Amino acid sequence: MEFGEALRTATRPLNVLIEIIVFFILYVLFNWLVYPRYFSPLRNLPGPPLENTILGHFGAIIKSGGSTLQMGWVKEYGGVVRSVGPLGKERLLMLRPEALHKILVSDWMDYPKPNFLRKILGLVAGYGLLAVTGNEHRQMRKAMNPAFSLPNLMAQTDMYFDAINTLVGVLKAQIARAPEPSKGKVFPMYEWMSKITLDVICATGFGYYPNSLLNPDDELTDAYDDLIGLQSGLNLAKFSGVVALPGMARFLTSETGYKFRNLWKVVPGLASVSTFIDSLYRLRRVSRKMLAEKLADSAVNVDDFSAKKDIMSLLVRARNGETKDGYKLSDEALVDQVLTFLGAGHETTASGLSWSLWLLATHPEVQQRLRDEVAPIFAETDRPEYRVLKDLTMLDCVVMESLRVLPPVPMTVREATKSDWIAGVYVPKGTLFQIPLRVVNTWEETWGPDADQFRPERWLDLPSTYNPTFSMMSFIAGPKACIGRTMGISEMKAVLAAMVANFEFAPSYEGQIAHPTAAITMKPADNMPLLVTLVRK
Ligand code: HEM
Repeated sequence: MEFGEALRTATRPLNVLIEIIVFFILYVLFNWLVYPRYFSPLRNLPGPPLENTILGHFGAIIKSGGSTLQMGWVKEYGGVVRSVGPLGKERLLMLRPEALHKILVSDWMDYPKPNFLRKILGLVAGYGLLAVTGNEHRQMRKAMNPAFSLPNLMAQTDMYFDAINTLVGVLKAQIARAPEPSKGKVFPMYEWMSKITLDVICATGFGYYPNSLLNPDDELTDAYDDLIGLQSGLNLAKFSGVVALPGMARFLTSETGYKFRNLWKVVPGLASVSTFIDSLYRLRRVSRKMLAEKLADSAVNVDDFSAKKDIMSLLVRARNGETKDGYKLSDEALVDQVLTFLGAGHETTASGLSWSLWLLATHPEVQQRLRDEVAPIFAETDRPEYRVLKDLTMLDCVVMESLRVLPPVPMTVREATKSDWIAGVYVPKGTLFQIPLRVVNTWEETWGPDADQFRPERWLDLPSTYNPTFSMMSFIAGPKACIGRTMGISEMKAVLAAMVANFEFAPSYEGQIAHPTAAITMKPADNMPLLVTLVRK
């Protein structure tokens, strides 16, 4: 072989590697800098000017928190807004009911949550309903729907009052010990709402009683506190990057991942991954223990009346029965549901309650009208029934209006898995949709010029532009709408009614303003300190 030919043969693999790298760099540069500006069919849609070439609008969105930036965009640009994410990835915000109907209802399987979010949700909230899509979702949802039926929820209402009456007692005792009890005491209300909703979801979801209102050392409460303490826009971005690495999501939840969790502490900026792995591991350990107890329970025959009414017990019993399509929730899927219910049903309700208390504290006349409605009921009993609470007009208006103005989940995302026309706009495959729940809820075109104001009476005289599915989207819509909607609303009603019947809430200092912070749920950044005084001994 000649020397030249030998050299060519020896360097061929290197040349191929260089060509691949150059091609990859050109591909990234084209998609980042050229395609969105000069070729994308979305490029001429209205939207804010690009201020940061690398991050697009991502940084500004994270900084603004709770979709306030997007609320401004819609005022300026209308019901279809184009923005740009990191490295030129385009995002669309579409508010019209026909667009939302296609994305969330009629063609929902073509618009799933993007992979990065499903991976994160799968880790944090288990591969349960929140994370799965397509046919798997359809079957899982069908298996779970009966556990969320109205008769089951009605049977659970009494369980709320174990936790509610404990909280009322704790607040009363602390006020009594304050230097001047008649002047009340400041409480970080988000913290207390978080404890009570954890106790309620554990009791109603799994028949588990952490009693976090009185006991801070429970295994599940402790692990879960560590996990939700990590929730921030920055951590969401970091974890999305970590789980994007092939196989990483599985590794993080494996025994080996747990064993080597402390290694993350030496990776600059990623120490929180170690806490993340540790808290998930502990949560799964408690979940498995709970499942083992349910399985043992379900082996014993009990009549329906004396059987446990928590959702997991219902799911285990339903699994033991016949299914027409042969689908059964596996043990691991049942363990995942624990994480799903915790992830989806706890912080959402806690945030909803905290925002309601804030809105009542800053609207004392509304608070008094609500007290006038609920106080006579609590004078009779401290455990009103589901139907009694359901029929209270003012309570209903306050809860719906608070969920409208300050929804616990302000925004979610979907991705187009095919190119198609949506409400007159050609949307190419791969486009990300920001589904702007808070923006839809406060859109002036639907709700009028006072759309972002808290005015509960508006629910008694809804505008002609109101669409029952697509004007108030706090629980989203379509086959992936919140399965816990009725549960969340009735829990909020029970807690709020008892709080307002017993206490008066006011801002804790003059000029106090609320600071919503959002990664997935929108909660108060400062734990929402409120001045609480006693109205009922
Ligand atoms: C005020 C309280 C609540 C609010 C505002 C709320 C809101 C939402 C939203 C917006 C979604 C859709 C997320 C997305 O697709 O991106 C959702 C899904 C879900 N929620 Fe809720 N939620 C609440 C309470 C609950 C409760 C109490 C449970 C009970 C366990 C629950 C269980 C779920 C589940 C399992 C899903 C996934 C449904 C599916 O994909 O089929 N939620 N929720």
